[in-house]
Amino acid sequence: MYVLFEGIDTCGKSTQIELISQKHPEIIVTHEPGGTAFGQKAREILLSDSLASKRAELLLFLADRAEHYQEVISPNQDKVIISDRGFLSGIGYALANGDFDFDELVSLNRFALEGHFPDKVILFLTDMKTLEERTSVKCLDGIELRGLEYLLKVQEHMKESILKLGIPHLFVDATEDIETIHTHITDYLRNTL
Ligand SMILES: Nc1ncnc2c1ncn2[C@@H]1O[C@H](COP(=O)(O)OP(=O)(O)OP(=O)(O)O)[C@@H](O)[C@H]1O
Ligand SMILES: Cc1cn([C@H]2C[C@H](O)[C@@H](COP(=O)(O)O)O2)c(=O)[nH]c1=O
Repeated sequence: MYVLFEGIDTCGKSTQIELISQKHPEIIVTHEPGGTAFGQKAREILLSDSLASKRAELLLFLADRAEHYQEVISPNQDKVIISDRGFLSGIGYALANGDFDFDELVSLNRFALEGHFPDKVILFLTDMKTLEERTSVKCLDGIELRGLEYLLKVQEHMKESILKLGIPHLFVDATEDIETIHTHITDYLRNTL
């Protein structure tokens, strides 16, 4: 069972994954970009926002995804895997970056994932006020420095994309308190965890 936690920067994905993994140490917890040795090198390049070409950026995220699928997801399909980000970030950020076609992005991601999209997606939805509060107290990476309007545009693309794809999903109000969100997620994953 492959479960994806998705949402824009600082929406609270890692906080919730940590709470679940404390209670369920048997779960495989992973992340993109950077869940493999190659991915760690790719992450360094990607988060510095140093590539001039948005196509090159997209392809490097996809290379990370393909390696992550082969090395982490595929060998653990009999277990519960929770990934902090994955293909939905791949589509949402790419659409916000400009001139990419949704269907083409879905095909590229299907290729990277060997046809295996996640079984469930938990998408955190935040707002400008919360985003301002949380980003103002952290050191921002190159992608976060593109600005809060950009991140909210990514969020809209992620929401529209998951609705179009029809993959089972839960929308989480990221502005609620940590314990309330944890309850919503564990209720949704009751038959999975
Ligand atoms: N529900 C919440 N209420 C208040 N603060 C929260 C909540 N969830 C997370 N936070 C705080 O917001 C910050 C960002 O949370 P977290 O690192 O979990 O987000 P993230 O989605 O994993 O971010 P990123 O994608 O940027 O790594 C942290 O300081 C965390 O303690
Ligand atoms: C998988 C993926 C990620 N991104 C962006 C989203 C974030 O800004 C960073 C990852 O940072 P985090 O601390 O691990 O959340 O990368 C993207 O643009 N495209 C993708 O496919």
